[in-house]
Amino acid sequence: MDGCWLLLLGALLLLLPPLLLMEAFGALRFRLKIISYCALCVLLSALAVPVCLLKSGGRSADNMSVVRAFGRVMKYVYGMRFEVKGLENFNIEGPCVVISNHQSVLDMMGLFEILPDRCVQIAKKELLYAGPAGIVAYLAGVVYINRKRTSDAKSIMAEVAQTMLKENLKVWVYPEGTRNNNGDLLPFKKGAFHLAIQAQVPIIPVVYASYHTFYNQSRNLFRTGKIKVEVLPRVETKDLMEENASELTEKCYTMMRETFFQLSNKADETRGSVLAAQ
Ligand SMILES: CCCCCCCCCCCCCCCC(=O)SCCNC(=O)CCNC(=O)[C@H](O)C(C)(C)COP(=O)(O)OP(=O)(O)OC[C@H]1O[C@@H](n2cnc3c(N)ncnc32)[C@H](O)[C@@H]1OP(=O)(O)O
Ligand SMILES: CCCCCCCC/C=C\CCCCCCCC(=O)OC[C@@H](O)COP(=O)(O)O
Repeated sequence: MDGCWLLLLGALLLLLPPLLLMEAFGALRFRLKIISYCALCVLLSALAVPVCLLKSGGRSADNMSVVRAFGRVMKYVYGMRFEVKGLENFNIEGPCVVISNHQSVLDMMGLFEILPDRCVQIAKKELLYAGPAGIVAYLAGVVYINRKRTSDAKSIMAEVAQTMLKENLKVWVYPEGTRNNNGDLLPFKKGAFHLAIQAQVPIIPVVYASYHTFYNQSRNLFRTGKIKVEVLPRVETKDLMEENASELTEKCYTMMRETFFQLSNKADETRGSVLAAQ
């Protein structure tokens, strides 16, 4: 492991000159910081791959705790602090579907901050090709779907419903289906809710406050900051059927959106105008 840390230190030193340049140029600074963030993700992944292989010999949800440990390094490098409420809501026996809002690639830090044991994510298949990051995610049990082929995605998620029960897994889904940094939540896709109904497991909604005070792609803003996170009480799905999926989606969306505005300290008028604009 000493070698790993030396490698990490070396890479961080390499990242230092670009970080200094950022002080001088806004757009360049923003881009370099994002690139360095992705590079750090890839580097940490490359270090985590052999550890995962030694731990489990192949693909296993147990490897996610290794990825989580390596991933937690990122928040120190980028100066992110977290204020988490409701973590006890994760303390449930058995599998569940976790849903959360998805603002940016920075969400990986918030994910690793609170990720429960044996919890795997649903990811777009393109991430499988992100070099070591794709490989380590695969080794840790991430399920890849093709978002453009609904029928394929549905059948993969139907398999996940079986696997999560058999292997006692939690499954983390970003129901917006894509990154969204517009200060509101996108309408939710329904896959996570079908999954929870098919497996008859509860849903645990997680909300991250808006990053607007420290991260905004259109304003080239990316600095250190504090992220408020709330893990909401479980939403039961027992006895719900396929035809209840839309209703369940709406219920979770409304609840999470309300919490998102509260955590992001948005005034009621702002929320009113967003709602009126819809
Ligand atoms: C050390 C450092 C390391 C760092 C490196 C390591 C990283 C280690 C962590 C990795 C972390 C990754 C993080 C990835 C983050 C993303 O990749 S986010 C993007 C990928 N994830 C998603 O897209 C999930 C959310 N999307 C969904 O669930 C979507 O519903 C689906 C399944 C993709 C389908 O898409 P769609 O067709 O566009 O969506 P939708 O309108 O919901 O559905 C159409 C119809 O099908 C129905 N339907 C949908 N799903 C189903 C279903 N399962 N069954 C039956 N019917 C269904 C709907 O009800 C709907 O019918 P109607 O009700 O309208 O009649
Ligand atoms: C073959 C070698 C290729 C090497 C390429 C290296 C580039 C790797 C870049 C970053 C690696 C970090 C990956 C961390 C996981 C990021 C999860 C994420 O935020 O994915 C976005 C996805 O949720 C939604 O995608 P869209 O918003 O729809 O788009």
